[in-house]
Amino acid sequence: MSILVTGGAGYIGSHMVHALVDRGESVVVLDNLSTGYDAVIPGAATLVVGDIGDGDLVDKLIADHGVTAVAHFAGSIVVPDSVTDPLSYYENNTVKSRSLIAAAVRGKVKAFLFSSTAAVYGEPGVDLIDEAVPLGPVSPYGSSKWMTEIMLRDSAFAYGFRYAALRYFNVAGADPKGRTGQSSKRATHLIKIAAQAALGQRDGMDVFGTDYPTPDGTCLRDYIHVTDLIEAHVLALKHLMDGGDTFVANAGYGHGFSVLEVIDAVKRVSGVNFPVRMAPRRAGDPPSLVADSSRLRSITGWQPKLDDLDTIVGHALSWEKSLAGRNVQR
Ligand SMILES: NC(=O)c1ccc[n+]([C@@H]2O[C@H](COP(=O)([O-])OP(=O)(O)OC[C@H]3O[C@@H](n4cnc5c(N)ncnc54)[C@H](O)[C@@H]3O)[C@@H](O)[C@H]2O)c1
Ligand SMILES: O=c1ccn([C@@H]2O[C@H](COP(=O)(O)OP(=O)(O)O[C@H]3O[C@H](CO)[C@@H](O)[C@H](O)[C@H]3O)[C@@H](O)[C@H]2O)c(=O)[nH]1
Repeated sequence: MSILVTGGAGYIGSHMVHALVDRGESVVVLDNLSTGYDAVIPGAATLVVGDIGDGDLVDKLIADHGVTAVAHFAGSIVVPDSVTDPLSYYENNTVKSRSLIAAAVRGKVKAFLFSSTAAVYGEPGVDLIDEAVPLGPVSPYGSSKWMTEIMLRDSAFAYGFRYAALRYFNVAGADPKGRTGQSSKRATHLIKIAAQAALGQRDGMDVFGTDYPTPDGTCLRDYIHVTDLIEAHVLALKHLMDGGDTFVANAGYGHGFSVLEVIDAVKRVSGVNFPVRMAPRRAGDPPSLVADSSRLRSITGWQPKLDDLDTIVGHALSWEKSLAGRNVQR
């Protein structure tokens, strides 16, 4: 009996692979290494380099490894890229997820975890977002994920399989043990970019938009430590494998930080005062995304342990420093 982790060579998926291996689970990773790195996968997990859209390959993996659960992290994740090239996002995130779900149904997989996103809410205009807030993505990325949620909902009803879709808010930080972190060659995430600026790897950084309707004019986001997010996945998987019902839930801490507050934290923790330039808005950015995660807590018993911006930033900085000395491309 194994757990199939798609996108397990990527940032968040690799943390899941470590967490499962730490718990003695048998893990198979399916990743096309488009943005992921095999070096972050622990030796105890099996890596299959391939595409989630390859139905024959997934059928074979499920049969050969006795896969009983799928944790589906693979996807394309850059919001502004989805605005300029929406069809590639619908292809990789929606069309290929449909193929993967079909294989999971054929293979009689018991539980399916899906990486959804706060981007499904668009610009909800409320301080705290719960799951009753109407969905209305403002980027093709958010739409591509919403469509996958719909396919899961309808498939669960029709074919009787169970899933949990976790809507992540802004995932940040790195494994406190330093085994993995965000390794993508092309950094776009705020904390990673600020960490690179602090380490002198880039000539300062830009703040995208200073005229938002927020206290300091920059966007508010709910930054959740990747280790806490993965703990939520482990609990969600247990819930489903124990016969618990399908659910969709937000994953965040319930408080937001502005872009300027995050940059201040990176300066404070690193002790480096790097240059920061005020720049125009970036396409597809909602002003504020902060989670009400009561549902996740009540269904799974989730209790975050690393809810502290300086801790998140500290782990991100440590990972960024260690990247240069590792066999992991940046
Ligand atoms: N990073 C965040 O803040 C955030 C927030 C909300 C949701 N998510 C979701 O979490 C998931 C993981 O994101 P991440 O930050 O780890 O990104 P990532 O780019 O580091 O990881 C994605 C992984 O999927 C692989 N992949 C992509 N397309 C594939 C395909 N067709 N077949 C096989 N492998 C493929 C990549 O090689 C990579 O290893 C994504 O689905 C993303 O949409 C991320
Ligand atoms: O150099 C930078 C990078 C980012 N930002 C801003 O920082 C905020 C956060 O941006 P980023 O870290 O790129 O994350 P998001 O665009 O909020 O998206 C992340 O968080 C979403 C959930 O909230 C997920 O759906 C996405 O996959 C994930 O990339 C936004 O206001 C950006 O405009 C800057 O000002 N300068």
